[in-house]
Amino acid sequence: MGEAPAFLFDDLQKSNGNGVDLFCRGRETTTIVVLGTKPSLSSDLWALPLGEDRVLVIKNGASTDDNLWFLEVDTPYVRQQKKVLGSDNVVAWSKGVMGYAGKPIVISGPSGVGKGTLIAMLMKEFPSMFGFSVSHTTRASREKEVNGVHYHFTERSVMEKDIKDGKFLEFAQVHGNLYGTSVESVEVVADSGKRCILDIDVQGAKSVRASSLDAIFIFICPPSYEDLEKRLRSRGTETEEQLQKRLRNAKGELEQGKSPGLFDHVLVNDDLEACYQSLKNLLGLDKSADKTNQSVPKIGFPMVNLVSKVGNKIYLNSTMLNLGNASKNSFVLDVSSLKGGAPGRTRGLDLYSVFSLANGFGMLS
Ligand SMILES: Nc1ncnc2c1ncn2[C@@H]1O[C@H](COP(=O)(O)OP(=O)(O)OP(=O)(O)O)[C@@H](O)[C@H]1O
Ligand SMILES: Nc1nc2c(ncn2[C@@H]2O[C@H](COP(=O)(O)O)[C@@H](O)[C@H]2O)c(=O)[nH]1
Repeated sequence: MGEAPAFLFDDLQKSNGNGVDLFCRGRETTTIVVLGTKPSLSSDLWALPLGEDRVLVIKNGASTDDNLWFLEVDTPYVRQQKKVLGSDNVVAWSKGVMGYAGKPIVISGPSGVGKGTLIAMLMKEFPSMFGFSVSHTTRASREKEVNGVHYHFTERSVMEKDIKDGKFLEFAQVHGNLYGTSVESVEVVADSGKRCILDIDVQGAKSVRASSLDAIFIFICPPSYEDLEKRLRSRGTETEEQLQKRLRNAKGELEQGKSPGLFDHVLVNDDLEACYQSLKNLLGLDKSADKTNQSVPKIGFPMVNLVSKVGNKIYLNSTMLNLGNASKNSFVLDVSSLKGGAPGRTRGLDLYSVFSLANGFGMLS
């Protein structure tokens, strides 16, 4: 049974520390540029080609957040990097993550419109459902802002280098400073099983729209330009000069908010409570919404001793796992709905237990 044979991943890989690795199979050695976060690899691995574009690597005995990895050889990201680097010998690692936390939510709109206020309300009411993508910025921190919580406050030279190294999903020059969303900031939230919220300007929203991140885009409008000015003044966080710059930029942002195809929803933040209720409605969070985290439960398969693949289902036999019920030691890993991938994580994996029958498998959970 099975389409592609699994093989034990004994192929040696040695790093020279520059992201360039030597892969050896038999006597042949090829120099390959290896991108992404590399897993620590021992020889106790299973590797299974999934079509032409990637290899699934199962680390035997590793923890649930470290046991599935993908070595991408011909995905859109790798193809793009091959062009950038001018080499055909490029691969990229991506960590496999069970389940899918729901589409990230991009919230955009002019400075002072109330984006932060609405996001804070959502996170307070649904703490285990939503997580905030902490942006990087070169602007100075305000009183009460905490590094790593509100922003990662960063030197421009450091941020520029990280942008060059492909660590940012999007970045933009906003009101005279550099702001950006790192790939890691979004992935950290999704890894925790929460839905990621991004508070970014309109230029950033355009970049995310053009990226591989499948998100919902919401634009927040003020009831009037005068109200926007009042709110910015009452917040009292900007000098008069900075405030004027933000108000000038708001005119362009309000125009761009109407760009066809950019935003999925537009909300007017007049009465705060009413706007918050509209936001919850469009996210499907009515009064009866379950406020708990609904992420996929984690099942482990520490030691796999048999792997076979039929279509998009991978059958894993794990006899050393003692659950007190030998029939529970078979699992199916469904790879039919893979999402994302390098430079972030590969998501959408589904794992469930099965029991063996004389001529096949039956489902347990
Ligand atoms: N509907 C509303 N009515 C009156 N005041 C509001 C309303 N919504 C938010 N505010 C107030 O407006 C000010 C600006 O709000 P907030 O900081 O959330 O804006 P923002 O869009 O996140 O701004 P920035 O983009 O600069 O971070 C705050 O003082 C907030 O309390
Ligand atoms: N393109 C991006 N814009 C961002 C990001 N983080 C915040 N922002 C936007 O900047 C302005 C100003 O924010 P402030 O905290 O200085 O008031 C605001 O419109 C934010 O939405 C980002 O990562 N990328």
